[in-house]
Amino acid sequence: MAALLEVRNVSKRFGGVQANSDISFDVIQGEILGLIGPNGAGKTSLFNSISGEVTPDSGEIRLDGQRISGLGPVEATKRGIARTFQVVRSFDSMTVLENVMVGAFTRTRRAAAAMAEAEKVIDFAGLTGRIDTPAISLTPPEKRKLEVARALATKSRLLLLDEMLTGLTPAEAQSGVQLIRDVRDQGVTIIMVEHVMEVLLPLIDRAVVLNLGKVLTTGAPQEVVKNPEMIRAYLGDRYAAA
Ligand SMILES: Nc1ncnc2c1ncn2[C@@H]1O[C@H](COP(=O)(O)OP(=O)(O)OP(=O)(O)O)[C@@H](O)[C@H]1O
Repeated sequence: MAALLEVRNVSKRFGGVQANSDISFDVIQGEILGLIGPNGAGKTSLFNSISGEVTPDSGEIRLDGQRISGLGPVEATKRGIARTFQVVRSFDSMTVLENVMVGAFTRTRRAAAAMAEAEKVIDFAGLTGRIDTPAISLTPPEKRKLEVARALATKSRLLLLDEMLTGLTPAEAQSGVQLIRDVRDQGVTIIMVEHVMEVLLPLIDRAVVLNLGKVLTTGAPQEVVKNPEMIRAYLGDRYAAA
């Protein structure tokens, strides 16, 4: 199967911290890939390199065979990469519609076309009833959906979800899971960072596990969780031996 995204030997250092060290993996077109690892493992740093906010010190990231690393976030968006953030970033005083139109304006200059696209993805994300509500008045799960809608309005092919389900109730998380599945069914490839394993593992096709900035293991979710190094990284030596 074709790799949509190729991460090749990516390293990034911030001062004395080696956030990413020689990271390589592929993301297959149409899959949901889980990027997992304990706090500080380097997951968000890697997202930042893929979405263009950060330029790796070395290595390369390719989308459809074309180098995208180092081209910046505007170019990454143009090429079809979108993301959500661990701490939701919305324009609080703007309505849901206006927020999503910001995403749509990356593809068109025409307000009518941006509005039509925004209305479509708002409906898809299940926020139609909140279309004229200022973002600040949304509930936490609605804010997460707004971020997804705004990302989709950029007509992304690859969506990076950073802890989209963290902090939600089990029912809210299930509704988020359904939205992620629906997005994938639209043909969008997804990489997601998530700490809530019981929600993440049934959802993803494959996992890449990071620890201390390096790839610890890659594979099917039910296999990586049995990996002793993964257990050690999360829970410590005592559990790995058990
Ligand atoms: N812009 C930055 N400046 C300085 N240090 C940074 C920067 N970004 C990341 N780091 C450092 O790089 C390391 C990896 O951080 P990163 O946020 O990528 O980990 P993470 O796996 O996403 O963690 P978490 O699960 O807690 O979000 C950490 O030590 C962090 O402090």
